[in-house]
Amino acid sequence: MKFGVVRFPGTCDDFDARDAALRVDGAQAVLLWHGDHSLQDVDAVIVPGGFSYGDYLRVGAIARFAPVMSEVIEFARQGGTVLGICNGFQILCEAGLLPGALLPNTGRRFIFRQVDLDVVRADTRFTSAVPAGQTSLSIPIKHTTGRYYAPEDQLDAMEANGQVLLRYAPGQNPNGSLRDIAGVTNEAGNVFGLMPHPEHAVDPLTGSVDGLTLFTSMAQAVANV
Ligand SMILES: NC(=O)CC[C@H](N)C(=O)O
Repeated sequence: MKFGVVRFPGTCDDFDARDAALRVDGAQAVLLWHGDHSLQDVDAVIVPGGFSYGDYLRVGAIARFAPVMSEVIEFARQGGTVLGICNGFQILCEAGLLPGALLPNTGRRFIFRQVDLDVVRADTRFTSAVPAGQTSLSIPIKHTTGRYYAPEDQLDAMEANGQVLLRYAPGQNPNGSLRDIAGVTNEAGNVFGLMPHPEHAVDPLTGSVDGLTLFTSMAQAVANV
């Protein structure tokens, strides 16, 4: 299993994402630069968090046009597994790989805290390693622009199609996301974006290793193809 972690100017969670991926048994992980025209034959792509291009214009709007994103878009179109974390989620929405958009938090402030996430589906390539019986994950958030939005009819269609994988636990929605949505997939289910940071919840020293289940799930999915 070889993960590729994309880096843009302003990305700051690239090393944590790579180190999280490397905790998966037998996994390799390489860093991919924004100007690259190759994904180096990776099995899965991670678009990590940060402030790509300084969050100027609109979060993720500039990164979406980086050369490497043409490769990521093509990889996703062919069914490749792509995970977008926080700024990565914003970029994948801007790139049209995921439905909806991330708007400024209702509180208009940068927020950082540990949140509980309800696992809506544990039968996907991003959540299959969540242990049976575990219904929630403890993972941190840290963002200014995390309010998930999509038109109501689109949200209905996404829910009917099983695209909502994670929700903020009742009473814990930190940013005003519609329907408490914390993470969604595309229609085909091979691209997943979430605002919380699973790569910051992989070491017992930080209080939770729940984030590791996402990387493990991705590796299992690739192994089972
Ligand atoms: N942690 C991050 O990836 C931050 C995402 C984004 N730049 C925001 O503040 O909304």
